[in-house]
Amino acid sequence: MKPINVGLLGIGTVGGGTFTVLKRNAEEISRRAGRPITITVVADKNLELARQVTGGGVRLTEDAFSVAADPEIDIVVELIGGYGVAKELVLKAIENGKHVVTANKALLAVHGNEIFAAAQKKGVMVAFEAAVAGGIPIIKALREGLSANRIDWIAGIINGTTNFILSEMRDKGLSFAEVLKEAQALGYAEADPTFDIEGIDAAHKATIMSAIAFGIPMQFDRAYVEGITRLDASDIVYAEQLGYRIKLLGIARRRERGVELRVHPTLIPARRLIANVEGAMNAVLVQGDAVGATLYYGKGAGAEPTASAVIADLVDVTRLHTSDPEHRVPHLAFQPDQVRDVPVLPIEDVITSYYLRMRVDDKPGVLADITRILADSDISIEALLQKEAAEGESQTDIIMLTHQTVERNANAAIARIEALPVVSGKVTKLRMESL
Ligand SMILES: NC(=O)C1=CN([C@@H]2O[C@H](COP(=O)(O)OP(=O)(O)OC[C@H]3O[C@@H](n4cnc5c(N)ncnc54)[C@H](OP(=O)(O)O)[C@@H]3O)[C@@H](O)[C@H]2O)C=CC1
Ligand SMILES: N[C@@H](CC=O)C(=O)O
Ligand code: NA
Repeated sequence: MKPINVGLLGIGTVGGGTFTVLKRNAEEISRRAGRPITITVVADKNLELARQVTGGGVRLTEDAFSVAADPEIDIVVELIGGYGVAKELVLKAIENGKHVVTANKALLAVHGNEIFAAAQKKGVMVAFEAAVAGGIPIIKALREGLSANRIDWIAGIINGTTNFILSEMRDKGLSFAEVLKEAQALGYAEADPTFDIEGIDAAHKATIMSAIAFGIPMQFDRAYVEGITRLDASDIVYAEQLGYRIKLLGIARRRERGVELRVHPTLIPARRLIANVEGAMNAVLVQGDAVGATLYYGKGAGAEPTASAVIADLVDVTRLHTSDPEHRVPHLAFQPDQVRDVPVLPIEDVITSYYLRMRVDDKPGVLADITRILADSDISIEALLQKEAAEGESQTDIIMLTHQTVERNANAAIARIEALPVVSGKVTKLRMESL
């Protein structure tokens, strides 16, 4: 049967993995897709790299736009990244009636509403399994496998780089900078690693999942985003002593008046499966009303794991490209005219529990002052750790775990605690989820 022709834009980490796996497993993939899937042209700024990876035999060009316009190309695979040229290329390919496969979560979280509308209008598919949790088929699960459910919440470790950094720092005592360098060398990190360490990449992915889970538009600009750069090593240790692990979680939760969409370091009970996800591995927990909790685990970054998802999309598009667009699974799971304008709630409206660490004078009555403020605010304490003051020091740390409260209330109580003369500096607040 006539092969389907693919134009590959960007042959870096993921593009290279895609080329390699497609070549290695060509026969199996063609048996699944019903016809061979052939990369006929590769565009990359670095032609020497492209030559090395492809080993010749494939047309190479520096001009990605020529691929998006090439009448011989059926599917354009965008693996360049970013919101700039990648957006123009994807829209150009759609305009030219080509299907698109992309791993670009930044592009979809920020411009997805426009891109999917353009694709819908043109009757082409934009497939993006690799954009969330790399090789884990989470888009497939949310969009198809769980379609009977009202999804209540999703919580995931969806950035391999930061999970790798947190794991290596804890287990090997390595420094943040050292581990970040290693993550970059292993191909996990984004071109701009601040996207990883400041939580932006995880927020891109959580935004995409929230749209698919709840049938709402992408609202990345309203997500609450906090990375791991301000995380203090002492909090990792105290959390462990209290039976918790700290993970950077992406959370999307349905509430009565909107949805929570947030990324931040989170304490999780150490006995939970997700608390034990280490290194660059990802895991996503999805709570559906019918199925209950389901957990998806696997490699969320790196060349071949991500290529696995890119190629699965290529197989899907190959199988479906002659089908009637009306009968395809909608890009974001819900029929476009059924998408509801549900707002993302501000972080002050989020309801969760808290880890609070404060530096206090080591003298009688201090604990009573603090617990009185919490009681006045209707915040009950679940656990408490008071360290003995180090020799010669007059101050010590108090760590408290609270029960759930709305963030606005927690903030007000914290402000009152900080105003106590016996408390020095700021109270460290981390959010906790029991999952
Ligand atoms: N790495 C990973 O584990 C994962 C990455 N992703 C996503 O996949 C995408 C690709 O990431 P990754 O492979 O890591 O990135 P890389 O930087 O390794 O690869 C991108 C490639 O595109 C080339 N490129 C840049 N601009 C152009 C252009 N205008 N025309 C043609 N080629 C161009 C780059 O060349 P040069 O280097 O010379 O600029 C580079 O070779 C991103 O959207 C990323 O977020 C998704 C999941 C996992
Ligand atoms: N930089 C990302 C790559 C995959 O999406 C990560 O570390 O998870
Ligand atoms: Na995926």
